Amino acid sequence: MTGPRIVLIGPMGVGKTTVGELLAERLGTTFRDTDADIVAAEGRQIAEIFVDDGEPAFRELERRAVRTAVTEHPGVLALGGGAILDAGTRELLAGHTVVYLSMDVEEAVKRTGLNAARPLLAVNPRKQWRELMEARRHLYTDAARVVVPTDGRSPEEVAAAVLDALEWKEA
Ligand SMILES: Nc1ncnc2c1ncn2[C@@H]1O[C@H](COP(=O)(O)OP(=O)(O)OP(=O)(O)O)[C@@H](O)[C@H]1O
Ligand SMILES: O=C(O)C1=C[C@@H](O)[C@@H](O)[C@H](O)C1
Ligand SMILES: [Mg+2]
Repeated sequence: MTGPRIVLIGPMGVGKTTVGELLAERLGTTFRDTDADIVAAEGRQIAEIFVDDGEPAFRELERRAVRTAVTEHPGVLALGGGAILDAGTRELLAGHTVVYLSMDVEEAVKRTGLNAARPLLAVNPRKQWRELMEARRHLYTDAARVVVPTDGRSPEEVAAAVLDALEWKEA
């Protein structure tokens, strides 16, 4: 199958961008992020799209962005944290090398904090995180070929653990 060599999934702030860029460098390829693609295409920030159009409309834009990226991007691809909620998006991932970067709730709260730019975490982040992870954990796990925990690991260690988990020793 053509398309991305690695697709990174996982919650907001888990390190998809940081680790994705490191992996792309190690594999001698490029990094792309569907959140950034959506912002560029819409000329609006994601929080604005959520407020103006609502989450269902955002998920549709996201599904389109994922379809385009898995078709035309040959490098490392990161999806938005909630992309996995959409059944159509999940179908687009079948057959790709999908890696779930995971973290526990305490690590999530530490990395993201109270953050108005992340619309799903604007209030009571610990409770939001617990609910969000309960709803999504199985979707991430089911879509992924491997799960790589990031707690207590530096981004470099996570990137190495991804390549190890995939048994890609060449990089
Ligand atoms: N393994 C790590 N250990 C500690 N901090 C990390 C790690 N990976 C990333 N970070 C930090 O956590 C924050 C979020 O990382 P990053 O933006 O890469 O996550 P993301 O999954 O791309 O988030 P988003 O869903 O917002 O795109 C950044 O400040 C980054 O420096
Ligand atoms: O977890 C989520 O639902 C989201 C994660 C971000 O990557 C963005 O795609 C947006 O803020 C929604
Ligand atoms: Mg990112």
